[in-house]
Amino acid sequence: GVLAPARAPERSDRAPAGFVALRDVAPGIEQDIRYAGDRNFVGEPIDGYEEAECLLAEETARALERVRRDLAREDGSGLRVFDCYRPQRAVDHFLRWADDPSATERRAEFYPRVPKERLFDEGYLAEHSGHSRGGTVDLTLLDPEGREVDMGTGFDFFDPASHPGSPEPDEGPRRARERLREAMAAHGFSPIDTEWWHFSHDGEPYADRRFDFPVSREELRTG
Ligand SMILES: C[C@@H](N)C(=O)N[C@H](C)C(=O)O
Ligand SMILES: [Zn+2]
Repeated sequence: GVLAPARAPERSDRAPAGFVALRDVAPGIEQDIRYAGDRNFVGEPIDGYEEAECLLAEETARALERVRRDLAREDGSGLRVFDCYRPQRAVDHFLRWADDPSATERRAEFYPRVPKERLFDEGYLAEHSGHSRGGTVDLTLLDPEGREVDMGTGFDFFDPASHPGSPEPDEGPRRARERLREAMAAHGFSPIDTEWWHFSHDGEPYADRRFDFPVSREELRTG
C-alpha cells in the first residue's frame, strides 16, 4: 500500500491579504531587524530576510501601535522591534545551524551557558514559531532619549538570565522587564517564560498557519 504523507501544518508561500509593514501602521516604532544582517546568534543573514523590514498581521501591528502610544504618553518611552514575521525558511536555517556542532562563532555573545544543541529543547528556539504566523514580535523598550533600556540581558541572549522572571538581573532591569510585560499585556500580548523580548498577540488571526513568503514589502498585497 501507499503511505499517506505525514500531516504538516498548512504552509503558504503567499502573504495573506491581512499582512502589513509595521512602518506604515506605526512609523514611530524603531526597527533593528537582526536576522536581515549578521548581528545575530547565527552570525550571518538568515534565509528569507530580503529586507530589514517588520511585517506583521494587521491586527498585531495596530495593537503594537497602541502599546507605543501608551508608553509615549506615560513618559516618552518608546519601542524597538528586533524580529516580526519570520518565514519558515528562516526557522529551517536556524535548525540547520543547530545541527552543525562546529558553527559556534557567536557563542560568547549569545549562548555562553546553554549548549547550542539544547536551544530548541530549552525553549529558546522553536521549530514552528509564532513568528511564522505574523502575530509575534521580539522587542525592547527605549528610554525617552531613544536609548535601549537595560533589560539585564541583550536580545537573543539564550540563557536562564533572560527568563522574564529570572532573579539574576538587578532591580532596574527586573522592573523594566515588568514594565514591558505590562504595557504589552494591556493590548493583548502574552509573554513566554524563556525570553523577556518575545510576545505573541492573543488575537492573532492565523493561529494554525505557517507562512513562508520572504520578508519584503513587495510580497504584501496592496489594495
Ligand atoms: C529566536 C528567538 N528570537 C525567538 O523568537 N524564539 C522563540 C522561541 C521562537 O523561535 O518562536
Ligand atoms: Zn521571538
